[in-house]
Amino acid sequence: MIKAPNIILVGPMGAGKTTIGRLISQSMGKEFYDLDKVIEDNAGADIPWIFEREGEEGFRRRETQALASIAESDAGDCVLATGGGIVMREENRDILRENALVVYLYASVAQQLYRTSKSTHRPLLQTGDPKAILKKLFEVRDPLYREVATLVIETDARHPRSVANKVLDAIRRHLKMEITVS
Ligand SMILES: Nc1ncnc2c1ncn2[C@@H]1O[C@H](COP(=O)(O)OP(=O)(O)O)[C@@H](O)[C@H]1O
Ligand SMILES: O=C(O)C1=C[C@@H](OP(=O)(O)O)[C@@H](O)[C@H](O)C1
Ligand SMILES: [Mg+2]
Repeated sequence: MIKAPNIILVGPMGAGKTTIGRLISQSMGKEFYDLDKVIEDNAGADIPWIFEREGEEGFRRRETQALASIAESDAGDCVLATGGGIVMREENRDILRENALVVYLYASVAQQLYRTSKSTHRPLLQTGDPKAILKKLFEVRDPLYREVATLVIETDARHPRSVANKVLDAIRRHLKMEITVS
């Protein structure tokens, strides 16, 4: 059996990182971590509270710490769903590139908007016009997701199970290819 390395999912809010990460971890028999949940557990508080008390900068500090500790401790054995802003710090991008097979879950701004509209736990979307915010973030972040990603998977117009299967197929193909060329 081919042993896949750490799988890390990146992409914008609403791409489905948390949902798809859990599904593929079950299929691969790997441990699943959601970085936002790790940050919340470490802080003993939820993300809106962290943003309110410590600002985005405080949240980003916690995010980098949590990413570094997972990347070091579980190398080779987990699926990690990150938050949409993980690529904003260069040190995070270095960790992603060095420690994992990174999968970019792509979603159009329209899908991001639709999928994030039902919840209120994303502080960045609670002030102003969510569509304009998502569009602006996407312009900055899409090239950064592509910079760290080994695989890019389109998620629009696909049920989560179908996206998960597509990710699993792409990982299998990629790992086989790596073995034949090396
Ligand atoms: N492929 C998909 N099609 C439709 N809805 C989806 C899809 N992927 C995720 N969702 C839904 O979108 C919302 C946000 O998904 P989530 O996994 O939290 O995204 P992320 O972690 O990337 O922000 C959830 O309600 C989830 O059920
Ligand atoms: O895009 C971002 O900067 C953020 C995305 C969120 O995670 P999801 O992408 O899982 O929603 C969460 O980390 C935080 O609210 C900030
Ligand atoms: Mg998430």
